[in-house]
Amino acid sequence: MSVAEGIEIRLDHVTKRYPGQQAAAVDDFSMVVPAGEIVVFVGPSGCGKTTTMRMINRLIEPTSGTITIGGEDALKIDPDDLRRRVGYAIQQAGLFPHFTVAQNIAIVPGLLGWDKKKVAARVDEMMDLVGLDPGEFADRFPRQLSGGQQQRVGVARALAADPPVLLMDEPFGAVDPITRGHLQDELLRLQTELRKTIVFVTHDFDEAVKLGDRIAVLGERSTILQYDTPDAILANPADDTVAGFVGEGASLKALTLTRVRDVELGQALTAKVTAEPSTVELADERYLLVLDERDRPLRWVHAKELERATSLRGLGRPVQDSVSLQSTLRDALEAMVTEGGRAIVTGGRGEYVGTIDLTTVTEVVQRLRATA
Ligand SMILES: Nc1ncnc2c1ncn2[C@@H]1O[C@H](COP(=O)(O)OP(=O)(O)OP(=O)(O)O)[C@@H](O)[C@H]1O
Repeated sequence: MSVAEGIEIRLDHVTKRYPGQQAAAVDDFSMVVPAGEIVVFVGPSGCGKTTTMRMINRLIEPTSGTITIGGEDALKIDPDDLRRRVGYAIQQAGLFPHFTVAQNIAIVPGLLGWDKKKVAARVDEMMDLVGLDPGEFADRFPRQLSGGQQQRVGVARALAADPPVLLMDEPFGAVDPITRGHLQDELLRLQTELRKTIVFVTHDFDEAVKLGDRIAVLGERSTILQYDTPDAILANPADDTVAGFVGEGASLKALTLTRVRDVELGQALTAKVTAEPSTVELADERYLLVLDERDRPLRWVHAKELERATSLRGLGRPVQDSVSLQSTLRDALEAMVTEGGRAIVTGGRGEYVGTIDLTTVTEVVQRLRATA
């Protein structure tokens, strides 16, 4: 797959005054978004996040100031070219209801005049990238998808023309917390491959901490209250307003800074679902984790249930939640609560990689507290 890596975005003294409004919606905003990073705009409703972001792809024209994308003046780039360079994903995906999934993803390549074969191949590739099987989903309409699936299509559509820049306006705002966590993990996994420059807008400080290489905490009229790495903001909020955003429980929030891939994982006793129960050596383990043919976790089985069983199929209780290597320890903590014990960690194909337990999380909190 061709990948256009991120390019720098620069906003210089950018102001937006909507017609008929006394106050500017965005007042003298200057910022450099480094190439290949995720910068998250976080701030209260109405502070100007969306207006600021939309000026980058010229859905909104600035009243004054300059914006450059990869060193070129955004106001001078022709609209087709700008579409190719800047992908856009929004809340509730913004899919066209009368277009199929494939047609939605094909919109920008189509506008850019790609030939049919290339578009079709790209649609398949994008669907694979966001974890939707083209055979199953390509011909469905948006209303035949779950909220999380719609968001995935929204991301696939934004990435279809391989833009170096991606703008995401609360793209995961309308889904339940578990799906949201998974979509965030997927975005981080994609980003390790794609290295796009991403500007991401959210209300949710925890989401900002999880996703951002840098966070811009914005106040009224898009004033930058603090622009720094998540660790720096958590450790040293610039003022009371930022501190208010960081909120209570900073040490618990710091769990959002640590990834599952950064801690030592435990191992559960595992067996394939096709194995004979009598061949499973339990040793001191009280639970067995049953995996499917492709090593994906299926069910937890208690030692007692194993004694009388003739097959592993359907035994025990299903695994309800798992985390990936990109997940945060906070996600892992939530999965532990859902699972009532260890959380299972899976790899890129959903395969079992290990487990994480409460002791590990406690140790990380203690270490973070000691260094804060
Ligand atoms: N088309 C418009 N005409 C006039 N005023 C507008 C227009 N769009 C936005 N505004 C005003 O500009 C300000 C900034 O709005 P904007 O949508 O950028 O904020 P936001 O931080 O993205 O808010 P939210 O988090 O609620 O989406 C608000 O006061 C809003 O009322």
